[in-house]
Amino acid sequence: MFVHFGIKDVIDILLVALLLYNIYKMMKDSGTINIFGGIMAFLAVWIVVTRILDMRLMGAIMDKLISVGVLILVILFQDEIRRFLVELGSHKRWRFFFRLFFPDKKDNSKAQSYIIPLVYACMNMAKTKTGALIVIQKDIALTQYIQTGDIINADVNSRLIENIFFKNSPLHDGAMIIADNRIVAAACILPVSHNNDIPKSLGLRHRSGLGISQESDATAVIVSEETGNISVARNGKLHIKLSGKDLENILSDDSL
Ligand SMILES: Nc1ncnc2c1ncn2[C@@H]1O[C@H](COP(=O)(O)OP(=O)(O)OP(=O)(O)O)[C@@H](O)[C@H]1O
Repeated sequence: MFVHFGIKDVIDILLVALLLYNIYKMMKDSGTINIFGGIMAFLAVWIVVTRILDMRLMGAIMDKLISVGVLILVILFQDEIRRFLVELGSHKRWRFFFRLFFPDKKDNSKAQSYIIPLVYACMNMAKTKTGALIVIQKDIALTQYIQTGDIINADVNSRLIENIFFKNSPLHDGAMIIADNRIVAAACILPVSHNNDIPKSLGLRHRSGLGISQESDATAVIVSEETGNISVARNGKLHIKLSGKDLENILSDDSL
């Protein structure tokens, strides 16, 4: 039998491969890779049962499970799906195209004014091994996490950051949230990541920094109380043992 195989089919296969790879990556980052394995195994059995063996009864049951399964997956992965859609629609992703038609003459220095005080505070806290967890909000509002803490609403200032995380300060536990160049809140409770790939030596401070970067597009900066190391969690990935310069570069890149 002659099967016509054109350029459209190659593009089709490439797009499916890209989709599967991105779903795999998203699940790996959020620590739900076993679910991906389970889905793939279920799909393989479904294809064998319905297409190859042509078992009608079993096929009908599995068809029903698949239609309900899509709904279950949407509920299970609502945070990941939300993050994917926000990333897709994020102005950063499309900025290149916009710039081609509307060159950006806006001054970026105001948008980045929190970076230097933040980096300076983190370097000082690293030296004194003062534990800190600072989240920088981007396109996704962190209102539900801000509400768990105490509202500060102050300009970003390195001495204020150090003061808040000072060991005996009443607000030192939990996370500080920065949005629109302001310290919005402190002592906020973040979602904890269940990712198994991060080193066992890292505890809840690092896991909750990673957690917020998985559930939103925010970037979290963590200073370890144990080692004084500076880490950054963004896009569901943890970058550890960073220098002050690395931190500045990552935050500058983020705010472009
Ligand atoms: N869900 C959470 N949201 C915000 N902050 C949290 C959360 N869980 C723990 N923390 C913060 O992390 C601190 C505990 O850190 P822990 O020692 O478990 O983490 P760690 O990653 O090993 O960090 P370190 O290297 O600083 O010890 C708590 O005192 C609290 O300030």
